[in-house]
Amino acid sequence: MSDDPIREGFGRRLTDAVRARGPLCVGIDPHPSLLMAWDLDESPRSLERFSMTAVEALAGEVAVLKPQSAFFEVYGSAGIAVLEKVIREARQAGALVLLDVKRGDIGSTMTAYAMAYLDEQAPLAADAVTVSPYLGYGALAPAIGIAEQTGRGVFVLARTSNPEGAGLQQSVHGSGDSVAQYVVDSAAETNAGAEPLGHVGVVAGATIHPGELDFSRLNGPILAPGLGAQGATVQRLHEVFGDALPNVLPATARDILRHGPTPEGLRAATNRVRDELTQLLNA
Ligand SMILES: O=C(O)c1cc(=O)[nH]c(=O)n1[C@@H]1O[C@H](COP(=O)(O)O)[C@@H](O)[C@H]1O
Repeated sequence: MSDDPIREGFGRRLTDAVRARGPLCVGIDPHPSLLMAWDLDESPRSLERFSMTAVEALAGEVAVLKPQSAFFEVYGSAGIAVLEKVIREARQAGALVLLDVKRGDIGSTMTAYAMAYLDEQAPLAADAVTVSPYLGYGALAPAIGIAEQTGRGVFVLARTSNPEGAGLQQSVHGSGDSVAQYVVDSAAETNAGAEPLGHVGVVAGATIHPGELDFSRLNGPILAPGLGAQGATVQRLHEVFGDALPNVLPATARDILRHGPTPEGLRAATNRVRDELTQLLNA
């Protein structure tokens, strides 16, 4: 990546990347159990070996790589240095990097988070981040604004893939819809009129009930984690997302990473999922 500011909007950049490489998003989650399975110890050096193997194997292949920040933060500043390298080299190899940090705070602090991850000059600048709307969708405005100015994106948690999410996210919001639907509709308002797609995505697990949410006005991407280790299948995506399927980024981490440590193993596992997705999208 050059230091030049990004001139195109995230919706355009994502659409082009998905057209070229397919919609699969692979998570880089260096779980201790995966390090062990790869014969690596729990050290910053092994963290780097693990994550850079994933970057080298996959950053030239998939549209989106999604490093999970917590697995790097565990190692303190040494882990953050590895995360900086992962982001930089994955972007240089042509992948969009969605940094999974799930940040959300009062507006003034949210500006600082946005400067940490979405500003051109930030050492941890990714192409997009995950954000949490628990302090209110409006509190995310600084991140949404800075992302728009810098050609980047945000993915707002709407209906998460974990079983504990349902109670809170399906409860009724003041609008009369579920909280999750309110988040989707709020993102839709921000994205209205953007072409080919707005820069505010939502997160909706591939594990949720079919038809639970109406994405018809969203005009933005949908990150759908939960494939593989959490039990969702590619075949299920059509049931869950219906007509919104072309805007879905199905995401999987452990189910790919367990096929390491060889780059060939990682690529073969990725290609199997990509082939299934191609079949689904062309059906
Ligand atoms: O925002 C996310 O990425 C996310 C949202 C969600 O609803 N569920 C979810 O699993 N994730 C993340 O997606 C990844 C899923 O990993 P696997 O279950 O190994 O595929 C983890 O890094 C989670 O933190």
